[in-house]
Amino acid sequence: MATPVSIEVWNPNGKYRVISTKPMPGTRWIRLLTDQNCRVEICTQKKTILSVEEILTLIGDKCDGVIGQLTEDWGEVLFSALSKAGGKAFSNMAVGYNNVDVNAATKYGVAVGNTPGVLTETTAELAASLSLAASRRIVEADEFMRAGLYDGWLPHLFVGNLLKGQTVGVIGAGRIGSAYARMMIEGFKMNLIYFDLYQATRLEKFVTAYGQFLKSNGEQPVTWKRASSMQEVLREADVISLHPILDKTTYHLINKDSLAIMKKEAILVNCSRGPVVDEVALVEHLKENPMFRVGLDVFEDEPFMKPGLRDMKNAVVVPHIASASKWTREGMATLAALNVLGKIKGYPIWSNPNQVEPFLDENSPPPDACPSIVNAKPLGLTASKL
Ligand SMILES: NC(=O)c1ccc[n+]([C@@H]2O[C@H](COP(=O)([O-])OP(=O)(O)OC[C@H]3O[C@@H](n4cnc5c(N)ncnc54)[C@H](O)[C@@H]3O)[C@@H](O)[C@H]2O)c1
Ligand SMILES: O=C(O)[C@H](O)CO
Repeated sequence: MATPVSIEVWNPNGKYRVISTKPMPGTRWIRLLTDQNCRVEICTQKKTILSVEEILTLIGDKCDGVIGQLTEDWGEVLFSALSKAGGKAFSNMAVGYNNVDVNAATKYGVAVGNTPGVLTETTAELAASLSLAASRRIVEADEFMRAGLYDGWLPHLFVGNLLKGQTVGVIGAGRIGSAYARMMIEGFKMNLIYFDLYQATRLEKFVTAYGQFLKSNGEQPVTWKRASSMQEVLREADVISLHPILDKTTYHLINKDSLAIMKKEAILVNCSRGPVVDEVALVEHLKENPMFRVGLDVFEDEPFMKPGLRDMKNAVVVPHIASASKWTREGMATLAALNVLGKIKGYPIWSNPNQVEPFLDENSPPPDACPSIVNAKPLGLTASKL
């Protein structure tokens, strides 16, 4: 028997049945759907991660589209059920979609949406926060104060690393990696070394121009270098932030061997996906190298941490909150809803998923387009001319 799942219904007489597997921030996304004749059903089950069985119950016999979360396992079973129920679209409320079997979705003719762009700066800001928290030992110092251990200023108390003039390394210099790099370079005058499969031309131009500006003001210019391997970044950088997608090529990119070539006092930040780092190897490395520090937003087996990590003073850990600003989360909900709505309505695909601002303007109706569909090509969906 199917497990019952609690739901909240908006616009019960709407023609198209759209499900959201979680309540999402803001109300604009609900309004956009109900204004276009959708009946919106929001799962209100008090359980953080829904199982495939629970989502199957939500989909039922008739469902036109689903907005889902990165914690869910969207594979063959769910896409087959969604397609049988007449569904045309699924959107993750996330830019990353490693939880989605896109080939299975394509096989069943289901479009897969994601939410790029709206979370770029927010996520980069958290990576920058973790870089600072780790380099200046902020969490350790906070715990020390709260424990009543502060007896007065001391020359050696919580000495950390100065970022100015050091080298920031970025692995995966896409939207978020590039935004993070700019923050660290402009904010702290760090030099850049990056590794990506593609050249980050705009980022390089930014660093060159900023370097010239500093020089013309009599300051030490910042520099950039595109590394020919990830190892080069690991060897040379003082702070390394990981921003690639998670796929076969990036699984355990950081492992025992790659940790061994990093500087003993380096800082490693991960705001991409947990499995990019071999967390067991990381815990060992943290134990053996007390001056090596990490800032982690994501974990290999969320919501769990590998044994030993929670006891490491040289680790700052937060629960996958990199995109958690109100504006961003409301925007993510909007983009996810518009991906689903756009496909139901047969709208074309927005031509530039890096420029989604027109969809986010509260004061005007969004364009008649799907903001970002990752399997548009194999599904033969056309791009908008807007
Ligand atoms: N922690 C969070 O809450 C949070 C928030 C947003 C995004 N993310 C993660 O960040 C990822 C990146 O997001 P984005 O918007 O910057 O995506 P993006 O596609 O703009 O950037 C990813 C970059 O990784 C590069 N890359 C791919 N494989 C690589 C490899 N083997 N080695 C080096 N570089 C490689 C790509 O060329 C690309 O430039 C998402 O896929 C998601 O998993 C996490
Ligand atoms: O991929 C994403 O978007 C994040 O992990 C959540 O914002």
